[in-house]
Amino acid sequence: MPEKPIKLLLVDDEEDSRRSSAKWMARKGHDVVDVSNAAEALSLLERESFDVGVFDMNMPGMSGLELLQRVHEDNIDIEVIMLTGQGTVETAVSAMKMGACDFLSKPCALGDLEHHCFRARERHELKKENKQLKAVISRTRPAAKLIGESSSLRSVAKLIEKVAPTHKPVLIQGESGTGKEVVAQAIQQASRVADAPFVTVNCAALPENLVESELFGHQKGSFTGATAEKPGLFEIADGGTLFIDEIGELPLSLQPKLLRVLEDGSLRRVGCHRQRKVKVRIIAATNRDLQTEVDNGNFREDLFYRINVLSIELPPLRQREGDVNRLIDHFLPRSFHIDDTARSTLNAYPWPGNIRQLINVIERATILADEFEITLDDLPAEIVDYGHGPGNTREDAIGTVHPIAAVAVESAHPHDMLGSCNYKLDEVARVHVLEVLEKEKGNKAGAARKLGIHRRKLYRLLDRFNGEVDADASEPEAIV
Ligand SMILES: Nc1ncnc2c1ncn2[C@@H]1O[C@H](COP(=O)(O)OP(=O)(O)OP(=O)(O)O)[C@@H](O)[C@H]1O
Repeated sequence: MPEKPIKLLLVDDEEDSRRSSAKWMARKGHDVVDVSNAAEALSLLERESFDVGVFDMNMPGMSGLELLQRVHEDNIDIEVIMLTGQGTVETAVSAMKMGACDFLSKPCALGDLEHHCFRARERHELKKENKQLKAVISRTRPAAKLIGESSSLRSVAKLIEKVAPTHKPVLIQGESGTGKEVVAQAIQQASRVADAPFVTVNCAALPENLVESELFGHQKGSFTGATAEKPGLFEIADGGTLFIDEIGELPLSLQPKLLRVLEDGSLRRVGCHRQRKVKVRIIAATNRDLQTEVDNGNFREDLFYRINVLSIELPPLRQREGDVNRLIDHFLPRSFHIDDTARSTLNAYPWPGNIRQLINVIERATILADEFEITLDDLPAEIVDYGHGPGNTREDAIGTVHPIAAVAVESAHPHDMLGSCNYKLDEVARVHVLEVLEKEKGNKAGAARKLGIHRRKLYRLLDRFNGEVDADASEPEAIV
C-alpha cells in the first residue's frame, strides 16, 4: 500500500537547497510548504497543522534552535528534524534535548531526507495514537450487544449494516433508554474505522460554558481555569467516530462551529488562531424531535440537514414484540429463575424508560429475590399494579410518576420543611428522595445519581418508605 503523504514544513534561508528539497518531496507526492525564516514558519504554524518540520539550525534572526524552542513552548504538535551545515555532536545533542526527534547534516541526500521524514511522521502518529488511546480508555465503555429479534429491531440492524461503511453523519432518534448509544457503537464496529477511537460526549451533561472547550479544545490561558492546553474531543476522535448524544442540547452559538467541522473538517481550539483539520465521523443522537426544534428556532436548519444525511429511528421497547423476554433472558443472571406470572407482568408493561428501565427492574429484582426465584413480590408496585387499577392505561404508565412519590408530593414540600423543627429527619429524607424520583420520571439510576447515593441504597430507602406509606396512607387508591 502506498505511504500516506507527509504534511511537511521546510524552513531554511538557503533558497537553492530549500527549493530543491521542497520540489523533490512534492514530486514524491508529499504536501510541502517551504519558508525562508522562523517568523514566517511560526505564523504558518499558528494557522495550519503539519506532521513534520525540517528546520535549518543557522538562520538570520531567529535560529532553528530558537524556533524549536518556540514550538515546544507553544505546544505545537509537530515532529522536528534539525538541519545544519556544520553538524557537530554537541549541536545534535542540544537539539535533541530540546525535543527534536532527528538530526540531518547538510548537504543531505534527498532520499535520506524522505526516509527521515517518514520516520518522524511515524513517531508523530504514534504519539497522537497514544494520546487518543489514553483519552479514549477513560471515556468509553465496552460496546453492548444489541439484544432483540423483533421485526422493528431487525429493520434497525439492517439499516446499521447499510450506513456503517459510509463515512457520512448519522442521526439516531428515539426515546430515552432505547439504546441509541448501543446503535452508535454497532455502527462504528461495522465501519471501516472499527479500530479507531470511539469517543462519546453528552451535550446535556455538560455545563453550557464548557461544551465548546470540551468539543474543540482550548489554548492555555484562554479562559479562567484553562491552566494547560487541552485537545478537544474532535481531535481525540480524529480518524474515528465522535458520538454526540443529546445533540438537541447543543447551544445555538456553537452550532456554526460544528457545521464547519462537518463541512470541511476544520476547527479552532478556544483562544487559538491556528486552524486544525480532523477526519471524524459524526454520529448524533437525540430524544427530541429535531425538526420541531428547527421550526422553533432552537436548532439551525443547515446543521440539521448536515447531520440528518442518514437517520435511524429507534423504536421504543413497547413496539418490539417479544424483545422483553429476550432482554430478560439476557440480563437475568443464570443462577436466577423468574416465574411465569412475573414474566408475563413484565411483558404487559409499556416501559416508558425503555431498556434502561427494564435492566434496572431486573437488577432490583435480583437484589430482593429469595432463593434466586423472582416473583411478583420482587417487582416494583407500579409494574405489578399496571393494568389493574381503574383507568390505568399504557398512556398513563408512559407519563407515570412513582406511586409513592405522588403521595409524598401531596404531603409537604422539602423547601417548606427545611429549617422547620416540626419534622423528623426521616420524613424530610422521604419527601426529598421521592421528589427527586418524581423529577427523574421514575428513573431510579438517575435519581440515585442526583441524590449522590448508590442505587441499592435508593432501593432500600424506597422499600422502607413503601412500607410506611402502605401502613399510614388513609386513601389506598393514592398508592398506585
Ligand atoms: N437492544 C439492546 N440490547 C441490550 N442492551 C441494550 C439495548 N438497548 C439498550 N441497551 C442498554 O440499555 C441502556 C440504555 O441504553 P443507551 O444508553 O444506549 O440508551 P439511549 O437511547 O442512548 O438513552 P439516552 O437517550 O437516555 O441517552 C444501556 O445500559 C444499554 O447497554
